[in-house]
Amino acid sequence: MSKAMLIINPSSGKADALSHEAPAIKVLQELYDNVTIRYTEKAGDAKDLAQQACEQRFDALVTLGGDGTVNESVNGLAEQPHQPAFGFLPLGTVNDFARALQLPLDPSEAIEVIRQQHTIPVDIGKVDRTYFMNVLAIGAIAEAVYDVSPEQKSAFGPLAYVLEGTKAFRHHTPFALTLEHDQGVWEGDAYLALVALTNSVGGIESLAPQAKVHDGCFHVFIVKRLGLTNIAQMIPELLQGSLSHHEDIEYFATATLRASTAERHIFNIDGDEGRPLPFDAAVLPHELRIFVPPDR
Ligand SMILES: Nc1ncnc2c1ncn2[C@@H]1O[C@H](COP(=O)(O)OP(=O)(O)OP(=O)(O)O)[C@@H](O)[C@H]1O
Repeated sequence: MSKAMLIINPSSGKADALSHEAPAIKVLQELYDNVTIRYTEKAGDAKDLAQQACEQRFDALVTLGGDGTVNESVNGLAEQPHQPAFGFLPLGTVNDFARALQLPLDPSEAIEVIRQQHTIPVDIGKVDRTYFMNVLAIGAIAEAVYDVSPEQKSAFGPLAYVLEGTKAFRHHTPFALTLEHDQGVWEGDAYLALVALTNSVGGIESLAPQAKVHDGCFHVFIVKRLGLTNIAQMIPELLQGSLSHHEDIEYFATATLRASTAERHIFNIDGDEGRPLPFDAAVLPHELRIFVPPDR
């Protein structure tokens, strides 16, 4: 008897999640003998439910929610002895993980991806006992995103992060950063460091075109100088996918990373507030099995 669990965050996607519930249930009932439906009520519920899906040996877990709910589900699945195949309908503002996996951003098309039952192995990152799918970020610009309110996100979408980041940049100085990685140590002054697992960060899919969801690497970008003139040069390079070649950017790929700063900085983990540095991070290669379009 095959079984699937559907986790729904009713508050996700400007509270639009419930309108996608019936089509998702229909598709899952066509594919699996038993379908269990669970609703989240608060932070942490999606993680607990995903862990239960592992312990009870479900064949598939499908989540309806934004990046926050998907991240919680991933935290419930990671490093469990039995893992269901994982799918999700992207309902958030930015949906970076869906972009990296080349999932349709339209939830009714995304459910068709589950119907096709094609999965690939996907890497995730680990810091302490927390798992992430997209990015760790270090620096005041990264810390500014904690000030983005749900109202700003609803009104401006990903632009809300750019607006807060720009405000932080105006009052900002570089910080002393040390990154110990697989090939050596990078030490210097930086304005921002991004440790990306996928090509899509903050809704911009061209940050790291070289990043693949199962390449076993973090793609590390360090912004060494930042002023109005070089921002004007960096934006087109960012959009063309060649930012790693810019002279004010240091780029390397690594599977493990230890980061420390001279002053107190709090890192950002998939858009949420982490804790003060230092941190040790590692890629968990091929940790999840995720439903993606067969032709991606
Ligand atoms: N029933 C609920 N009501 C309110 N909040 C909830 C409920 N269930 C879970 N949550 C919280 O909602 C958070 C945000 O949800 P999520 O990120 O999935 O949606 P979103 O805010 O629409 O997406 P995005 O952050 O991309 O805009 C979750 O991390 C969780 O803490």
